[in-house]
Amino acid sequence: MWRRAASLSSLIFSSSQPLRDQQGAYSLKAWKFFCADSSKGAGYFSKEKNLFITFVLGGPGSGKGTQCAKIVENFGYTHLSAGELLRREIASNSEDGAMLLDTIKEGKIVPSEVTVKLIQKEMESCGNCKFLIDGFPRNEENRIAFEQIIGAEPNNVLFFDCPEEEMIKRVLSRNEGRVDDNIDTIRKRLKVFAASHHPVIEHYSKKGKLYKIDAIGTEDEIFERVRPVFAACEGAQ
Ligand SMILES: Nc1ncnc2c1ncn2[C@@H]1O[C@H](COP(=O)(O)OP(=O)(O)O)[C@@H](O)[C@H]1O
Ligand SMILES: Nc1ccn([C@@H]2O[C@H](COP(=O)(O)OP(=O)(O)O)[C@@H](O)[C@H]2O)c(=O)n1
Ligand SMILES: [Mg+2]
Repeated sequence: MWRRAASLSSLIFSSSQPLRDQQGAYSLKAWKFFCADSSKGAGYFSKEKNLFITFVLGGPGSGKGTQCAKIVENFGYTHLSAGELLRREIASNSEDGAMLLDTIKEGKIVPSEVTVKLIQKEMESCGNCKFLIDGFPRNEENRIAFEQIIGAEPNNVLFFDCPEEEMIKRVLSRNEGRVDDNIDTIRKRLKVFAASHHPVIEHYSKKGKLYKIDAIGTEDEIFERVRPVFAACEGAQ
């Protein structure tokens, strides 16, 4: 079941989904308690209850990174972009660098263990317990590897729903010097996305964790669709 994030009333207080929204709010209260309780102690990361995780999904150029920056600014999450972690790994001349670069240029998905280990390292070294994990999981293998290695599931999942032509337009004008921001790679990436994202979305939809966001509009308009998801968790409504 999709959870459309079109407006506060239809999203958070939808009569068809009140229970899950209450649970979301309670989850964050529990998180605040455990986070405060364990912030001085060792091994806090391994306690699943300490983490409050949102996966941020959507095709290439759908606006994940742009909206994550706004969520960080407004709600104090730590933003972990899987693609950015992989690019950093390449830049650090790691032994996997050549394989990672080739995979990214081809628009394919890197073996999950590599990506999850990079995410894990960042999560463990970060004092924050609230994470936005952007561009992950991109397929079922990613999803299962995260659950197995990290031992946690996301509390919420955002999915930015954007037409292909708009994604192509945005990626080609992104201008960040990325090796994959070219028409050949973007076409390959869109095929990979079309072939692999549905099972992940369906999985979280069935669990009542999915918020589908219409990604067409200005950046600010889209953030106003995103804001209620996080405001509800903060108990600020
Ligand atoms: N709502 C929007 N309308 C137009 N352009 C956008 C919008 N949101 C983001 N962009 C631009 O589109 C490009 C891709 O956005 P980005 O956040 O990097 O997407 P993603 O992380 O999903 O690939 C960037 O150049 C960004 O500035
Ligand atoms: N979970 C992930 C995320 C990214 N990647 C790789 O990194 C590339 C760039 O990912 P990204 O999230 O930075 O891309 P955008 O969707 O932001 O354009 C992807 O096309 C994949 O090659 C991956 O293999 N596995
Ligand atoms: Mg991005």
